[in-house]
Amino acid sequence: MGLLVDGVWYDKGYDTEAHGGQFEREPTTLRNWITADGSAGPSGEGGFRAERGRYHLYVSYACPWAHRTIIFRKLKGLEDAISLDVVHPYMGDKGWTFDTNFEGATGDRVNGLEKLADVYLKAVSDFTGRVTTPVLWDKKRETIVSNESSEIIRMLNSAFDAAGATGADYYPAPLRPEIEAINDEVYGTINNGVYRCGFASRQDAYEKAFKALFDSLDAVEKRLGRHRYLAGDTLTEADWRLFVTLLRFDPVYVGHFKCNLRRIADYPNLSNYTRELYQVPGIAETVRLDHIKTHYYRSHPWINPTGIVPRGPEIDYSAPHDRARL
Ligand SMILES: N[C@@H](CCC(=O)N[C@@H](CS)C(=O)NCC(=O)O)C(=O)O
Repeated sequence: MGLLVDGVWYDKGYDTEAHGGQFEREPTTLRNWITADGSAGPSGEGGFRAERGRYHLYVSYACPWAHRTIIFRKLKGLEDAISLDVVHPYMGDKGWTFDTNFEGATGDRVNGLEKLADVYLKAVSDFTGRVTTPVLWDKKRETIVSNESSEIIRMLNSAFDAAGATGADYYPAPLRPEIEAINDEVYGTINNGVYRCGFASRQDAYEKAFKALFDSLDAVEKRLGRHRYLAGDTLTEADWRLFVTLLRFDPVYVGHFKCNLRRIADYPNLSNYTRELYQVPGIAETVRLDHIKTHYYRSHPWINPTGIVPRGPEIDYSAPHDRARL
């Protein structure tokens, strides 16, 4: 793993020691928005009008942040409108690559490049920062629109309505304040919380993240005993943002990231809820546990030096769920 500094690649991991052993995720910097008419969005510059065939997503099936965007492309019926390439699950000293020797890794069919860093450099030749998935690419202007998943899913949710998007609105205006509050809590303690456990390099940093994670999971478990979804009766982006972490929890985070106070399987509401979301039409085919497990267990040698990928656990996300009772 590594990062670009003034356009030059350095093979370098996370500097947790600079933050008292804590993992601090760096903010993403490429933050333009696709909008219905091409006007500028809340950040960045304008000129990215929603058009079928114009945009491309570079994703990893392993990455929870990228998974959100794969889910939204699917839910909004945008698969014919926005093309997609998948990186190889192993992220080694060159970062994410377009190697194709893993089932489902597509290579780069748009720019024909070797690795994701080359895509960043094609857009910004002196780019400084981590080379992360997802990346939303504009084939017309040959540049990156955004590398921030929370914003890409909002673009997919609403900018393409006149360009053939279908499906529900997952960020409905009346629920926005509640969705934002849930997102903030879930991001800090759960989505990013599992990374803060797994990448902590000091005991106290790990324990702090661990406590916040399970306090938050316990609270969400209670909430899901009262409501079918996080924001009430309506399935919203807040649910999809939580889902991608819940799905990876028992197969990866319990063992690899030491998030092992309880499994999701031990929480009745959270496990039924995970199955309900998994069973929404189209979602199961966005889930690639082979990419997920291979990525995490092989790409962090300081956590798992042998790179051995565990065989278990056995989980059946297609088993019946009880959420219709709410
Ligand atoms: N804030 C970003 C985070 C994306 C992110 O951190 N992706 C990870 C994969 S799960 C990555 O590509 N990491 C590479 C690195 O940190 O070097 C988003 O939500 O889009």
